[in-house]
Amino acid sequence: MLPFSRVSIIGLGLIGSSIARAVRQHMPGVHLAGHDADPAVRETARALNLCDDIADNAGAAVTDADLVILCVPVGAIGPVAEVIAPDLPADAIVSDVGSSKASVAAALGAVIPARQIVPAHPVAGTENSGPEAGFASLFHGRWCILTPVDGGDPVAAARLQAFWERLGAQVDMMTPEHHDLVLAVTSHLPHLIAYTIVGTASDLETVTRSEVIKYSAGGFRDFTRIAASDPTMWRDVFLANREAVLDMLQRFSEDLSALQRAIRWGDGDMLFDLFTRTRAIRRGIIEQGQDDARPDFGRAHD
Ligand SMILES: NC(=O)c1ccc[n+]([C@@H]2O[C@H](COP(=O)([O-])OP(=O)(O)OC[C@H]3O[C@@H](n4cnc5c(N)ncnc54)[C@H](O)[C@@H]3O)[C@@H](O)[C@H]2O)c1
Ligand SMILES: O=C(O)C(=O)C[C@]1(C(=O)O)C=C[C@@H](O)C=C1
Repeated sequence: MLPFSRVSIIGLGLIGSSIARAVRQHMPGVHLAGHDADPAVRETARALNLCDDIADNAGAAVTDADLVILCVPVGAIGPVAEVIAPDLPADAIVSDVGSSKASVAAALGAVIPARQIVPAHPVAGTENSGPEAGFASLFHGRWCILTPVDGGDPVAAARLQAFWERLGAQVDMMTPEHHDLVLAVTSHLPHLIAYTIVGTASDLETVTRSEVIKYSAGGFRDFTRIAASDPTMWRDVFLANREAVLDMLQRFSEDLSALQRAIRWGDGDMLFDLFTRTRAIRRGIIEQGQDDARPDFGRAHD
């Protein structure tokens, strides 16, 4: 049995359009409604036939949904929930895909009864945005973290778990606070570092921009991919997950200072020991078959 029969997706960019494509592929019987605030995105979504109905306003897209997924930047999740609240059917479950969770849960809780809310975060994505960037296999073999709210209905969480599993994801549950701490170090800090290093390289007066582009080999090139990620999305993530990111940044700065000192004092053992430990982490990720985040991996499996 399908976990939901009428799904509404608000925000039809990379993640929303990937969910739509994956639902079409894995649950073809599901009716899909959609809405995006940007008329050009709605036009593209219609041309791509992402949904059965694309509504020009958010309320109209949710009136008969049994699952509504908010796929908009983190800062827009609360405001969109407030707009759709009067049109939500009483038994509809409201979820989201935001990259940070505690502030999202608070924003949703302020406008929708707890019973209906099951926040989620598919830990899968690329540096690209918009409806054309999505692909059906984005969630295959990737984690989707659910952060059920206090007072939430466990049956609602179980149905959402079944939905994400149908899309090919593995599901874990944790508190929003723990999610935000873990993702601060595994996703948010790496993006901050990538934005910084690419910014530093482009600001150098002694090395030209064309030299940076010309000689960017593997390592720097990987940073430029991450630093090409959507500015609106990441502005919102850093503002929403402020405390956890600042905590991780503090630890990172201390570790960086220790490395700086090791280089200054020629402490090769310290450098060698750290690089040996970090190499083991990379090898552990590969052994667990988790090194499939690259966009071409997903597309090749569409
Ligand atoms: N990009 C990733 O790698 C990734 C991965 C996992 C989760 N997420 C999360 O998914 C969400 C969407 O990210 P994305 O990568 O799909 O972004 P995107 O920019 O590709 O799509 C977001 C869409 O939301 C629309 N939108 C913005 N405000 C709106 C509003 N008020 N009402 C209706 N539509 C609105 C935009 O027009 C845009 O089409 C974000 O919360 C992000 O944190 C992103
Ligand atoms: O692979 C990428 O491009 C990503 O940045 C994906 C990534 C991540 O950091 O892993 C980015 C943000 C999300 O919330 C989840 C996934």
